[in-house]
Amino acid sequence: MITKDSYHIIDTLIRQGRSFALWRIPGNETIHFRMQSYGTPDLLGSYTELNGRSGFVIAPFHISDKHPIVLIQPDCMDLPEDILETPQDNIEVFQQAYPEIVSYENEKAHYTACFHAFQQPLLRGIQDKLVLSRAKTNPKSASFSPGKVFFQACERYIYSYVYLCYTPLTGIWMGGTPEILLAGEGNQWQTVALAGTQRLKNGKLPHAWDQKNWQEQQLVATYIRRQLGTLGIVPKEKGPYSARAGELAHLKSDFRFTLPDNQKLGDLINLLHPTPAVCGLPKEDAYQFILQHEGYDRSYYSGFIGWISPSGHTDLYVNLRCMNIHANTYTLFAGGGLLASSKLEEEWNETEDKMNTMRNILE
Ligand SMILES: C=C(O[C@@H]1C=C(C(=O)O)C=C[C@H]1O)C(=O)O
Repeated sequence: MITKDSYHIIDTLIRQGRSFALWRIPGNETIHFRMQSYGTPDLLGSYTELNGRSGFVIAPFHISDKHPIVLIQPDCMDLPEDILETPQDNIEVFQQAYPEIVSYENEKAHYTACFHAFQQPLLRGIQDKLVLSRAKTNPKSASFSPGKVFFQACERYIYSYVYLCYTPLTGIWMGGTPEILLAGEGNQWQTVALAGTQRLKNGKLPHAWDQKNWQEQQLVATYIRRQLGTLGIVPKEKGPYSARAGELAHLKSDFRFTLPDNQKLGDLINLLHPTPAVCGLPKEDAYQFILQHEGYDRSYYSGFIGWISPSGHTDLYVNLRCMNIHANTYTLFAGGGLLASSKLEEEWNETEDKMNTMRNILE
């Protein structure tokens, strides 16, 4: 069994440059571990290449040579009981390989300029929704332990999917995300439409939602219905209802369905990802708009992570409430859906609240 005392083993695996993932499913105490000790993870250039494949996948928002889809092909299913640290285990090796993501010195000014740029197509009715996000890089203390932070996140976020993933190509990613992209097995599959955000009220789920949040979530739900429909899938739908994500609440609809061919999960992912929960509508224009106007590289934030196995169990989540850990710094990421009616201060505060998911466990 993996317990929080194992944090130093996890930290050593990172220093040794091993490709591995640890994750914990919402509402479940088991911590899963998979490591590829031989060879290097597969690099894929399209979602459809995931058809028939299994392993732990980390996929970016925008596939490029710098950020390919990385598929860990594990040959080791148990966390080593103990591990020998050698003088070669050198943090500087990975320090050079992963230049940190530099955030804007005056972040609020950059966000404000982006907000106004994003509002143009929304106000003109060219776009219905656009997700604007940002990154914030902070110095990290010398004693920072990714292993320890992972176990803290598991304890604190029981309703989220908590993961830690390291590969030499992606660097260290960790998060506690509330959003399923695709999960299931056999003839029981599931996705969600998750959007709309507010803080918990006295630690409890709020049940009243304003029109902007409803509309934002409805756009995602309609999109999912339509995309599934193109495969002839008519899902069973539940919601929208209020769902918890750390200190925040979202509106959520569940979609349950069977698949015509479980070996074609890549085709379905290609249809769904990126959903308007992280991109926008109409999808393709929103995607291009974000790449051109957001002003930074989302990297693996708002991509997806998780275990994929067409003949076993699959648990893929949207990579939100996450951070990328570098040698001396860590970078937090967060975004929110903008509609024509969005207000700058509210949206900015929402990104702060979302970043707090990871920030709160570092304090
Ligand atoms: C984009 C993020 O979250 C997404 C956007 C939401 C919104 O706009 O209200 C809510 C949940 C997520 O689908 C994020 O956490 O960075």
